[in-house]
Amino acid sequence: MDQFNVLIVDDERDMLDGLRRILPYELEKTNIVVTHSPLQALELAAASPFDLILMDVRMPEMSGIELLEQIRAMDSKATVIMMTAYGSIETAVQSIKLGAYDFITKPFDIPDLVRLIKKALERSGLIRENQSLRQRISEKTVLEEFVGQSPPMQQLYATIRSVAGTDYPVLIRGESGTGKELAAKAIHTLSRRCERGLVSVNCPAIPEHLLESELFGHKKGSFTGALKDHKGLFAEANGSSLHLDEIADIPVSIQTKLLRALQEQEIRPLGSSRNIKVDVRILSTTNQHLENKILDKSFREDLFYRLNVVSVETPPLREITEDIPLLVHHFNRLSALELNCTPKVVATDVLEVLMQREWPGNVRELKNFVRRLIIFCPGEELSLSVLKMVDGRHAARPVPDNTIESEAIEPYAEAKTKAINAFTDEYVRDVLSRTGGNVSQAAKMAGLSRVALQKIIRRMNMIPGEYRSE
Ligand SMILES: Nc1ncnc2c1ncn2[C@@H]1O[C@H](COP(=O)(O)OP(=O)(O)OP(=O)(O)O)[C@@H](O)[C@H]1O
Repeated sequence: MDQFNVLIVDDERDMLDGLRRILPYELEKTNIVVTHSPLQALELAAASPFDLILMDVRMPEMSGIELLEQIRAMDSKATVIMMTAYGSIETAVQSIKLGAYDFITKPFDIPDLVRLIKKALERSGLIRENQSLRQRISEKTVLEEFVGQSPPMQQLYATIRSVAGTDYPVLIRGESGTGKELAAKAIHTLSRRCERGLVSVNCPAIPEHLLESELFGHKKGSFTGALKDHKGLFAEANGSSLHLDEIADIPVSIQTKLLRALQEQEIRPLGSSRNIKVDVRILSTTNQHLENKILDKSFREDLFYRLNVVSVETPPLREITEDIPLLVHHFNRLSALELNCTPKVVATDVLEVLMQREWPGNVRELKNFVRRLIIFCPGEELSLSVLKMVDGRHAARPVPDNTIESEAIEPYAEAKTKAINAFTDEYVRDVLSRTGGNVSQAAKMAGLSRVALQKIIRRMNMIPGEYRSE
């Protein structure tokens, strides 16, 4: 175990000096920091969490109870010992209710204080161990969502792991369908902000006149239609991360406001005269060449540097073709689960063809293609003839015709049902993708009632929530 960091806050300077001198002799591997100012204590605790904070209850700048509340709001697991005056048992009880670990009554004997500190540090040690264990488990499960062992994927995992531990803004770049959103989620989940959910917004999906209020919030009556106060995504993501998807497409007017929010770490809701401090980490994604947008003045250079403190690249599928068999295997299992059937046995020559094809839509296109193959596959084996039936035209190598002749043709009725199912599957997925999984909008677009579309969605075992970003 490394050093423990202990902060002591008391306005009595003699007491602070005494504790600073004595405690290092009594406690091993413990670094003691002292301050007589509760406000400075807050700044210190915000900069890096302490394993234990000892605080006086009565201080002129801010009461210990208030300080305790603010510390616990910042870090709900902070271990705090209150130092109370003799006879103020009510305050002691109140502080325990507010989450203090224990209290000690002044004046105290040093051996009693040392015993209490040791007990409290034991608790902090356990919390620390627990956190690192959880971190290691979540690292495994988070990165498990990614499939691929090729060197570019290994490089991606290493970058994700190392940037996750920092608080820097990250710009995730890569072609469409290469896993940028997956990377943003992984960075957030592996970061210290993971206890609060990742807030995500697809920038171009929100009309320009609404984007400002969506990001920064608004006050009731600030524009026609603002019927009540709206918090905004920055405030919602306070203490967490905000994923700005397709950042290249935000209008320049909003870019300027975004830049200010990042520089000042504060926002001003539309119609408000007050700025609000926010602590938000920005994870942005783009498949566009932002440097070109800077040249044609449609993207602010200063914002680019703010967002791109660290950059992560997701590789296109053509650079990780050796991962295609693994990806096909993964999507085969996923699609089988979705379609309530058993996974198919994928013939080696099918894998070879898939490895040679071009995939402009990258992993997403491969995923959808495998899904179609599974839908059309009549038996247990996914053979070249099935591949040809689904999409022979795009195969990189011509498929020998005798492979089709050697297989029995399916009865008309079954083939027709399958074709209809495949059409319905593709159509509904398309309409859900276009509406970001919004069933009402999708039904409107498809000219169906909401109930009718919902029935189809259920029959096809689809989950509208999965289409949020696809
Ligand atoms: N390496 C991978 N392993 C497993 N699944 C992946 C991988 N890369 C992408 N996917 C899957 O492909 C689909 C597209 O991924 P994602 O939405 O993260 O791409 P994107 O780069 O953000 O695309 P876009 O720029 O079009 O929004 C998702 O279903 C995702 O789970």
